[in-house]
Amino acid sequence: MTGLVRQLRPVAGLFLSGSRAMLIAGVLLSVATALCGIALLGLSGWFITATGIAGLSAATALAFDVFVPSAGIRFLALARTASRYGERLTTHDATLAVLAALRERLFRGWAQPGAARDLVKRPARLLFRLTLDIDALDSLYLRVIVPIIGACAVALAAGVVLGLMQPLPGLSAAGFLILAGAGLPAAAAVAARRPARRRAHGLEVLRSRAIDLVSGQTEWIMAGRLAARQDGLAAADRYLSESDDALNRIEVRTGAGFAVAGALLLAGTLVAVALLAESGTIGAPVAALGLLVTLAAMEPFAALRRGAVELGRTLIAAGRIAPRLASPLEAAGPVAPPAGVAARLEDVTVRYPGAARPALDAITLTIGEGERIALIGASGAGKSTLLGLLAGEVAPQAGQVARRAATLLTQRTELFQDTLRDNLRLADPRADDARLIEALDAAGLRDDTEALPNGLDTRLGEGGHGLSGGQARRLAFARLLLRPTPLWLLDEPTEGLDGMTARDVLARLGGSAGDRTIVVATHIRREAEAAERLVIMDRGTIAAIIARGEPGFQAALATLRPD
Ligand SMILES: Nc1ncnc2c1ncn2[C@@H]1O[C@H](COP(=O)(O)OP(=O)(O)OP(=O)(O)O)[C@@H](O)[C@H]1O
Repeated sequence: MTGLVRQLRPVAGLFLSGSRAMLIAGVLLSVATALCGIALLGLSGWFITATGIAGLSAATALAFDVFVPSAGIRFLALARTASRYGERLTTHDATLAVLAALRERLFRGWAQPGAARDLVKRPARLLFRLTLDIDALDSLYLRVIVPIIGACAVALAAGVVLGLMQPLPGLSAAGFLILAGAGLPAAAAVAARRPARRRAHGLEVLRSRAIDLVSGQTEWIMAGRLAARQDGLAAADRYLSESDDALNRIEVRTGAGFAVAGALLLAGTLVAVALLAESGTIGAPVAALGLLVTLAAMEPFAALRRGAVELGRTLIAAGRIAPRLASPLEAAGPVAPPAGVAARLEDVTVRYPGAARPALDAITLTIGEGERIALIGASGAGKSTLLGLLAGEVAPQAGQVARRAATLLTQRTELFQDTLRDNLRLADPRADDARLIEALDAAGLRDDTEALPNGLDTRLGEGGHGLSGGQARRLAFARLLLRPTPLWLLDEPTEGLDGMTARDVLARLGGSAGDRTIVVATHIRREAEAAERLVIMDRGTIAAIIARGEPGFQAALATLRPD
């Protein structure tokens, strides 16, 4: 039980802190709907019976007031429709607002240094966290909390109505309603825990295997393993069907339980009101009212059935999402360095999880504003890690990092199946076409774009399909120009380009940088030639820093790979 509370607390906290007023309004409207429902049925039963009896003689027929009860019935019918409408609107609005806030929280959590790296290793899982798991949480409020409160209110109202006739039947009916009405869903929730867990797991496996099979078809065929993969997919499907089957059985059994409990309650009430009517304590119309109120009182509990069966899945989702919600988010933005400094690292150590030695070991480095720096050193020396640190993508385990806002340009250009315009606008969503063309011009891609029949509206394929490697790199460079950050971090920006294109890109980079600070990590001489200082890295430490004009500068450049 305490585990359950711990699991639900972060998610419940988000529900309560988000739109508390709306959530409470939703619950109140649901209670009003349920109460109007039983009042409507009870009053209608009373009215029909009373009218029938009054019609037996002319005197009573004339004296009987049909207007007040029929106005009451009309009022209750309208009130029930209005409160049901309001309830649907409020509860769904509040839930969707909470889920939207939850998605944002999760995205922010995964944007923390290092957090996304773990999930990117399992992209299918990342997708499930953002879709299925979040969607599963909507049933917590809509199908569990709201119906429970509504059903309890109805049980109390039914108890009061019967209790006014005679306390014992009232107490017994309310007690039975709460015991059977809440007990059956509780039993269903306990029984559904295991199959719900199996279903959630099965769905993940099925989707991952389906994606694997489709994306790796050629490789599976060449390795002669396609049939085995198909068998694996079929096995996952069977596993999922079995758990679906088990959940359906539980839901049907619970439904049958409600039918039996409802019939028992009705039979008991029938006997009680018959005895009361017999003894003259109540009249026939009141007896009809009591009977119909009891009939209606079981219905809200039956609505809990679905939420109870889904509760297992909801709890798994809450448990998976909770750790990301519990971790504190990074303070807004990086720590700013003093004036005239673009970045300052003091005794900074970075160690990747499971690594034997740190990728950066107590590094101290100050980079002045407007400086051009090249990080050089053997593969694995820590250059990319240092750039990641300056970009805020890698978190230090020790030491202080102060830096200005930075943009990191790596060899990998993330391009999406979208128009050229929207691919560029990722860098600045407010940029107009004139500004995009200006950036393309500076990146040396304007002529190529204008030669395309659809210009900026040209759709790129997945991963930038339709552009050459050089064009994709220039597009990444155009994006860099659209981001107004004072610090540019370039990780081997021209690797893989032919000499002429590479020099053109470098010249344009230098020309457009203005007074920005540039830090480039490189093995290639042409990329380090414009640097004012060379930072030579060796196994996670800074072995030397040599400024242009100092002895050893040219010799260090000469160690780099020529074009
Ligand atoms: N995501 C990671 N997880 C674990 N270890 C990592 C990770 N990234 C880098 N490393 C390790 O950290 C050390 C520094 O790597 P880094 O990529 O910073 O070096 P580099 O100098 O940029 O190398 P290269 O020139 O080959 O790009 C290496 O030992 C590397 O194996």
